[in-house]
Amino acid sequence: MDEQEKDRIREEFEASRSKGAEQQQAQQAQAPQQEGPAEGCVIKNVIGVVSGKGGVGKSLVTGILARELSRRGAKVGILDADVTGPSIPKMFGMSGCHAYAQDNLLVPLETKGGIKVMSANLVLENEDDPVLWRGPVVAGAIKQFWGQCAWGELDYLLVDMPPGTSDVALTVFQSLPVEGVVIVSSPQDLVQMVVGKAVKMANMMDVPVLGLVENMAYVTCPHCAEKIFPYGPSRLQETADHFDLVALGQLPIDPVLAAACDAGSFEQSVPDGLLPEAVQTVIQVAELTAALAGRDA
Ligand SMILES: Nc1ncnc2c1ncn2[C@@H]1O[C@H](COP(=O)(O)OP(=O)(O)OP(=O)(O)O)[C@@H](O)[C@H]1O
Repeated sequence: MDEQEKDRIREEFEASRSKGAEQQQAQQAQAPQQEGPAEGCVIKNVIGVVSGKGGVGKSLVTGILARELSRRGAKVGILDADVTGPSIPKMFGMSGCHAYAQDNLLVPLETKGGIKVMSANLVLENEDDPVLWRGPVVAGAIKQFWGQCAWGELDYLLVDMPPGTSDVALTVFQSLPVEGVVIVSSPQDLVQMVVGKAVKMANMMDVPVLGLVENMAYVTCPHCAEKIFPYGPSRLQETADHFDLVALGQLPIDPVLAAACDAGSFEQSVPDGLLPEAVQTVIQVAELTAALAGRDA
């Protein structure tokens, strides 16, 4: 190999190395930086509640987890990241209420039981207004609800995720330090394996799946308390096994619960002790995270 040939190879090597470095820099610039909560806020654990598609009871499960954790003495917040279809404020009797800003931070509203809530509905002038925001605006709102919100000190921030596997859902995973997600599914979705979409999304984003909840699994007969399975026998365990997940419990179709969500009296009306396995799993994850970080749970 003559000197000229050596120079050519050296130049090519240098060129490809600097191109690689440029590409790496560009990728780093594109990846959204995960920012912490606002100054002075301490949020110990962030847990997401997701579903493969909308309307399966994600907000209901978020509400149950929040109330159960709060009932056990934890400081709990709910970030309603379901920006285009927010249901949390209505469930907790906050219809028509508005969040205000103080020192450049949004101040979350508190439920009667002390759960802090931030939602698009609390910043819209009229809660019936449709949210006709494009993806980046929705993503910006979620980031603001996380990083520019006066959450104070929280043991748990539960994130009611946007339904399905849209880019907005990905933004939440990229912007917030979500420790794990609970997947909510309806009986029909278990049959159609819609759950798989949520599992894949979590895997792609490297977020652990804490387990699977089946909502609207059965109806309890008001006369004899027999459980009736209108969609056929439950596929919860089978689906959980298929995706190597933990089955975290079932909820019945409960007209009392539906009415309470509509009337805004969810927090007062929901029975105690629902979804015990799911609640216990969230607590265990928090304890594990605290132990790994060398701090109190
Ligand atoms: N187990 C249940 N029994 C009775 N009604 C229920 C039950 N689960 C959910 N619902 C009702 O179904 C509707 C949708 O529930 P919810 O808002 O929790 O679903 P979601 O998955 O969060 O929906 P979206 O994707 O639109 O945000 C609500 O009116 C709620 O009250």
